[in-house]
Amino acid sequence: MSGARAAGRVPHQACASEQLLFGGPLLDDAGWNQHEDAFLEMSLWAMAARLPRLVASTVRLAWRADRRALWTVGAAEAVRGAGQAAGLVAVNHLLTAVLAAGPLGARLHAAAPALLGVAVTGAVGALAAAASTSGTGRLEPKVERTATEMYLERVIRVELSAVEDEEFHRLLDSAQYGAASARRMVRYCAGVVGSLVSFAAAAGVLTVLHPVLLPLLVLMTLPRSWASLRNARSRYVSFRRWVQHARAGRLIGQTLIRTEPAPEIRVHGVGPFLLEHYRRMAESSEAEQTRLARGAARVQLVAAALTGAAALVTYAALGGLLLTGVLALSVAGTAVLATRSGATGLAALVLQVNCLYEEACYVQDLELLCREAEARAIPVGGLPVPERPELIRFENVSFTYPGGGERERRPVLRDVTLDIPVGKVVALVGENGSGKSTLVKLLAGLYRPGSGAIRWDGVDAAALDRAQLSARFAMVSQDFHRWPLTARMNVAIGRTDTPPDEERILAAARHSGADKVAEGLPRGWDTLLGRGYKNGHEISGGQWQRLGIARARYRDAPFLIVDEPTSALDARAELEVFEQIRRLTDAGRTVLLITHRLASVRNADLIHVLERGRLRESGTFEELMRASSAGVFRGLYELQRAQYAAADCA
Ligand SMILES: Nc1ncnc2c1ncn2[C@@H]1O[C@H](COP(=O)(O)OP(=O)(O)OP(=O)(O)O)[C@@H](O)[C@H]1O
Repeated sequence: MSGARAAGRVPHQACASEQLLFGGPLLDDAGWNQHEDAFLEMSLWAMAARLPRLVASTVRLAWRADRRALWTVGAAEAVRGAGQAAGLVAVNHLLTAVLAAGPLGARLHAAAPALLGVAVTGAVGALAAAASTSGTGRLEPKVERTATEMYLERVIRVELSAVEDEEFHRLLDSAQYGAASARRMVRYCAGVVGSLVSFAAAAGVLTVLHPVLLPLLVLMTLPRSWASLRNARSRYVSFRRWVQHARAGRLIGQTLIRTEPAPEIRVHGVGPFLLEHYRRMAESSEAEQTRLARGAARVQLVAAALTGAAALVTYAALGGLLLTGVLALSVAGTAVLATRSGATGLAALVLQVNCLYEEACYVQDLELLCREAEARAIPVGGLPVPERPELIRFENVSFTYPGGGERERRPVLRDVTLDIPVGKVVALVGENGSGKSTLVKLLAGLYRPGSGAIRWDGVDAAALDRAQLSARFAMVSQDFHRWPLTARMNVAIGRTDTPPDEERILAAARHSGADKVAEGLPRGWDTLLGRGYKNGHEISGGQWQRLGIARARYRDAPFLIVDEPTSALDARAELEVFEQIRRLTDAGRTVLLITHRLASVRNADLIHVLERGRLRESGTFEELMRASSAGVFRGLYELQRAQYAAADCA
């Protein structure tokens, strides 16, 4: 095993195609990688020792998912095992009666009750097996759903910083496998219980028949167990070594069928080239599959030879016991049957424990993720957010994004002190990366300042109720989400605490021009947006933006953050949107506007200019543009104006 183990850690040699296309094996840092060694290094005995814990964690999940189905499966497996034991006892009685001395009629008559016993236990066993299969089938999807919900409901409550944290993401990636693993664990657990019971039944009967028979049973089982374990692990090692290769192959295949690269694939004629490399990579995988199959066949042959030898020893021992008169012929017959059924049970048990352990690695990740998510959850409760605040003030706020290396960890905001008067349009301007988006995320409570405070009428936002704080904001960011839902839901998803309201959707859509977008869609507001779905329809970046603005409008929150809202809009639409934004303040709303189009902030009540994380200037457009001013804003504005003038001349 050690050679295979070492092989498990070493990635396969990249084939020529992989080298050419990806510069080597396409390494992946997915969370599930970490279990490779844990699984391979665990001996069967160590696994057996952990078995009760693994079964207990599955039972806990199943208990939560469907208690009745769990009881059904447990009871059915117990009845099945008991039926097997009773069946063997009945067979023993049957053989004793049939092989006894006396006339045939009398012997058959004496055997009749035992025969009935064999039939009844057989029928009970079949019914129990059916009940177990049905219960397991019912339980499996519920367990998967329960496990999925368990982590999803925690993940949606964690801080944004956790979602952006690489470590947390790796755990999340791993935990996603956990839900499907939990589902499979139900089947393996039922199998383990069933095999255990059936082995115990056979072992019990054999021990009663003669104590030497039990070790003989184990001897007969060992080669098959060894073979199935060895083959399972070889498959796993191969999977681990080749997973990156398979991933690269899949990537090529997917690229060929995806919509985005389709035009370039056709115009540049990339298709045949990629297909050729896909074929070559698939051929390398096929060679590995052939190698695995040959190895498995060899192991099976060795196991069959050893099992044959063990069977010879067992039957020779049985013959010896028979000849010396220690065992009656009927008992020997029962022993043969019990040995066969026990050997099958034990071999299945070994394999299932192996599978159970492998799956359990992922389920443990899921439990770990849940604990981690609880620890990083957005705090619940706090002071009520003022109903009608007058002023929000950033006081000496500094902020550094968590994670990253030492060099990347530099402050994004430095000692920023500024005011956000409520009910006004406040514009944030500055060059790329100056910290504008970060500042509004801090304002909306998505991050907390590293030092300093954001005060709502003097109250530190850190002490405010986060849920209430979020409810005050609507956001149209540069990268707002394009939901693969209908056009209607793309607006209505702005407010999910009430059912979608058609009138309000239309009003919000008129506000941003999204009504015109919907009119032009094949099924109007019911058109599914997103390529790749049946009846799905794609719209342009500017049309998406109108829907995004309508969504924020539909949310109808007192604070509206608009981060580059018009980057994809045409000139006329842009003017309209800014006019609409301006009018929002008439209803008492506060607008935080981030834009690079400096002419658009002409009407803002207050403009804050950021430069490399520091506040450089604040004032109205006129104040910042005063002839005497040689500030950053004026410099940037003059630059943009000169560009437009140059374009006009050209
Ligand atoms: N989630 C994040 N994690 C780490 N660093 C980030 C993150 N988001 C932004 N940054 C970094 O913070 C700095 C400020 O980014 P921010 O998005 O706030 O700037 P901006 O002024 O809005 O820029 P732009 O005008 O280009 O949108 C940048 O250097 C950026 O790389």
